[in-house]
Amino acid sequence: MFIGAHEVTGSNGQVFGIDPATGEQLDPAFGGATPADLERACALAAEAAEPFAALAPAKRADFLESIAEKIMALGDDLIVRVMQESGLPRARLEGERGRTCNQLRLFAGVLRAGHYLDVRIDPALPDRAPPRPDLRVANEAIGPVAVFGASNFPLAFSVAGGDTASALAAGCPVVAKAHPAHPGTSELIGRAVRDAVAAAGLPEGVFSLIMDSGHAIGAALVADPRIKAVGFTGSRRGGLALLEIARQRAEPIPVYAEMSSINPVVLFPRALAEKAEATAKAFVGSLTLGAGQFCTNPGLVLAVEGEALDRFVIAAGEALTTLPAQTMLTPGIASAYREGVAALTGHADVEIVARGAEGGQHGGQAGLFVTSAEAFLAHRELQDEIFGAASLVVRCPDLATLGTVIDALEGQLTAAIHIVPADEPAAADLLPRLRAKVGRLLVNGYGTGVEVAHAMVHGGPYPATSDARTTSVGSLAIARFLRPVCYQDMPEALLPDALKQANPLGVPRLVDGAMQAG
Ligand SMILES: NC(=O)C1=CN([C@@H]2O[C@H](COP(=O)(O)OP(=O)(O)OC[C@H]3O[C@@H](n4cnc5c(N)ncnc54)[C@H](O)[C@@H]3O)[C@@H](O)[C@H]2O)C=CC1
Ligand SMILES: O=C(O)CCC(=O)C(=O)O
Repeated sequence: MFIGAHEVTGSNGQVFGIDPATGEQLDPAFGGATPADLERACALAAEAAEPFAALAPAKRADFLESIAEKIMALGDDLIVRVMQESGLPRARLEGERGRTCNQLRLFAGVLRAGHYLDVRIDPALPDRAPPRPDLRVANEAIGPVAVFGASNFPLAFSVAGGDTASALAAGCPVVAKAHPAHPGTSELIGRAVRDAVAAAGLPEGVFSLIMDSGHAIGAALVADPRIKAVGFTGSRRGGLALLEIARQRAEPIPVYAEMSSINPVVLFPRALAEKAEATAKAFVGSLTLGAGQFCTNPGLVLAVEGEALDRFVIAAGEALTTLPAQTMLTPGIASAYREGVAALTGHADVEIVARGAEGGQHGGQAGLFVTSAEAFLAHRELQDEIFGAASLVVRCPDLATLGTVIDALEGQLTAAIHIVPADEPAAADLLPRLRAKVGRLLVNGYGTGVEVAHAMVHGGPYPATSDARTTSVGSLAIARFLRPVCYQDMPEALLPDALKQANPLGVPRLVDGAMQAG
């Protein structure tokens, strides 16, 4: 672990990586944090909060870029360790490393551009009746953030992933809780961040990395009064547990939890008639990407029954049957997947269309299933996320019923519609209902492979996330860890630089309602 600058081997139980391809326990043992380790990490984070928040944005930008450089400098040792701990293939992990570093660089750009501060100045109007005071507002760091990384993106959603990048960009110290599935990866990345903190001459408490041999230390981290927000990606059960801890604190805090989503794909009739087979092929590609272990995985297909849907189902089934089983991330995730699929196959109203090949100790055997709209509407459990490469096709008698199925859905990260121009009137009717359920709507594609960009939203209504107003991917994610602070009639010398009259940071500002470039 890294408690600030210090390398510490915890003495509160042990955490081992496991090679999911072989089931073999990987060396070394990582020690779990004691309550004293956690206390020290939180105390250091609290000490670092004020100076780190006050650091010039351009300096924080340099720091984020330096983290990216140090991650790249870990070289192949990093990739080899992540492969061992996750079972994910090299090409995927090299891509994910690139995404992680680009994410850090994206936030560096955000800091240099300055829009994130959302500076607004309403100059005093002393002659108005009643007089208006001088009002200045800018976004400021919320304080130390706890980050719980995801098992399924050991780089891009983990120790130096999106939540850490956006929190550090906002000026918030981070206490990261390593995911127990990849402790070695976490140590390597944690070392890169710790070294970047030191190289930038920042207070050591800007970053700590702790391990937890169970759930008690993670729970205590969320309960710690010095922590002001939480970022989490994982199961609904885990996310809800952290939300409950946060709610019961003397000072409740926001928990930004990304939890579960089945990402409906709506196949409109004309598109289905024209390109059922090609759509099916692309669908199976998205469904089985990374053994289906994406929260954006297309777990639900909605369409009107008939010859065209039959062609889609047959083509998807054929594509899927030939696929080998892929190693899943952890023994627990593999067995949760098998249980989820067993519940579907045992369901009286669900038919099996096709299964991929079996294989491997923790291999995920892909599956495609079909049910009726009537059954889907009657059985709420058919909406439960099955984390892996399984999807359920819902045959609807008509578009009106398909709309009713959409209305019955829980909140989702994404929905995809597949259309040709002749479907647009029907799509226009259903879009408002679909929009109410999701954070991102996409056309003729699938939600897997989220672009890290300024206009991305990777969020959505509950239970996809705990707060539909934000995103965990893209530059808008910085807003989670900021809050607006207004200064009224504050003397120039006491104002933060972002709000000084001369605009020393050169940031864009809304002055008396008119936008001024930086
Ligand atoms: N929708 C999504 O984005 C994802 C969903 N999952 C789902 O979660 C299942 C388990 O995967 P994991 O990644 O291990 O998720 P998880 O939710 O069990 O764990 C995520 C993190 O939260 C911590 N944690 C969990 N419960 C806690 C509690 N009560 N108190 C304190 N800390 C707690 C864990 O130690 C870990 O660091 C999968 O089988 C899958 O169903 C997993 C990854 C992503
Ligand atoms: O599809 C992606 O690129 C990201 C997926 C994701 O956020 C997740 O699986 O947790």
